[in-house]
Amino acid sequence: MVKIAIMGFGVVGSGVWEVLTKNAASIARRAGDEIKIKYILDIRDFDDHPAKELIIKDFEKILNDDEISIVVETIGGLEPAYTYTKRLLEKGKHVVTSNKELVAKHGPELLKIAKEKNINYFFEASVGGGIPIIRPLQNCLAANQITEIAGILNGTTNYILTQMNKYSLSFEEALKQAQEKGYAERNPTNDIEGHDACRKIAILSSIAYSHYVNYESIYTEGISKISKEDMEYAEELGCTIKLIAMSKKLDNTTVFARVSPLMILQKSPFANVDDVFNAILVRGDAIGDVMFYGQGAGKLPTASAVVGDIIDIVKHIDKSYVYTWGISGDIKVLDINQTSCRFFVRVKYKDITKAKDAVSIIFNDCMIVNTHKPIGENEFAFVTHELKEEEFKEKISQLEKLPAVEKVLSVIRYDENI
Ligand SMILES: NC(=O)C1=CN([C@@H]2O[C@H](COP(=O)(O)OP(=O)(O)OC[C@H]3O[C@@H](n4cnc5c(N)ncnc54)[C@H](OP(=O)(O)O)[C@@H]3O)[C@@H](O)[C@H]2O)C=CC1
Ligand SMILES: N[C@@H](CC=O)C(=O)O
Repeated sequence: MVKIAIMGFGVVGSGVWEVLTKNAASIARRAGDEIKIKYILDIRDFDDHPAKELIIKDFEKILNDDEISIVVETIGGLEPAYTYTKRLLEKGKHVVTSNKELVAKHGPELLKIAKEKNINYFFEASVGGGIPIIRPLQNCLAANQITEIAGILNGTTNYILTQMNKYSLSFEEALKQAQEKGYAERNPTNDIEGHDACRKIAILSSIAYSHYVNYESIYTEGISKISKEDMEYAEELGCTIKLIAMSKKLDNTTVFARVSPLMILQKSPFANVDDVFNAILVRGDAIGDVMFYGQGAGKLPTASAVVGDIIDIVKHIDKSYVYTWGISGDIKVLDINQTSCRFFVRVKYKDITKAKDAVSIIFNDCMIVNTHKPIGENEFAFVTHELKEEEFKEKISQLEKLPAVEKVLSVIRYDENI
């Protein structure tokens, strides 16, 4: 029998308990051993929960119990999760986590300790919720040179955008629902402003390219400025708006990486990925394109990935797994100003003719959007041809200074090739 502990009995931690309890018999058969939860660490009391006898408040009890060989960390955040994880690994206990913030920040160090101690630090649930993506990248696609990853990596923002677009919910209402469903981070700013997706694309890129990609170097923009009007223009253009995280390996020293809302064609494989679902496209030199799809957040989908990691450890309890992450050192992320793309722009005008003329001169070859019905008041929109970000910023500031232009209402990157 393998005895384990769960630290953090919130959405994911309680889901892990539920899956391990409900599917105990089949899990034991697949793991080749029975898995028993000995402790659940949390700062709260759970007096009405069937697992109440297992609740403890003292981390040292887990650390110093030689019967515990695997610990699940589902507390989230950096501290005390980092200190607990490090001490557990140093003590020779396997750790499984869903905590992408910790993995993105301290992954290389924690993996190094795990390797030295001949144990495992597993984090399948840290990206894509229940979608198997870390292990496929690490194992099944290991034969490939991975050149590109792109995806919808945050369930909360995808839920919000879907509810706003398809069911006309307000941003606030949609966020509240996502929180009630257990999708959102404790601080939902991490979802809304793209930080969560940023950490996830950094983790995937680090594994895929065998270099540590520092999430702090990735240009990140969230969905807080996306309005109903933006969505109406997208519809007119045969597009939809999604929060897309992407990275490309440019050469052995540099990657391009970015998280931002993107206007994509309705025929894009990402366009109909709705609600809490995530989708991840991986491009390899042998396999070509492969796509992963499933629920990117939520109690049981995420628990499914955590329990999968536990089973894998039980099956190979004395084996340390070698991660390709960081084996080749760090890799530089290209400055966003040096990257290029097309942009969708909404302009509020004082003089429509002069404003449109100015747009045509400043952004030569741009496409003015013709709409079937008026959108907003005293405004029009256009899509630029491909421009370097720094060149685009310069042109926008030129436009904003014109007397015929009241203000630039919104800017969204536009990509018809994704
Ligand atoms: N929710 C989801 O769908 C997904 C979440 N994740 C990640 O999984 C992790 C956990 O998320 P989630 O379950 O949603 O978070 P929750 O906030 O629901 O759960 C965390 C639990 O840990 C408890 N806790 C806080 N501090 C401590 C401490 N010092 N010692 C022990 N327990 C503590 C919290 O108590 P209290 O509430 O009183 O603070 C809470 O019960 C996060 O890293 C998150 O990003 C990953 C994939 C999906
Ligand atoms: N808050 C995250 C949870 C899963 O990682 C999300 O919404 O995707």
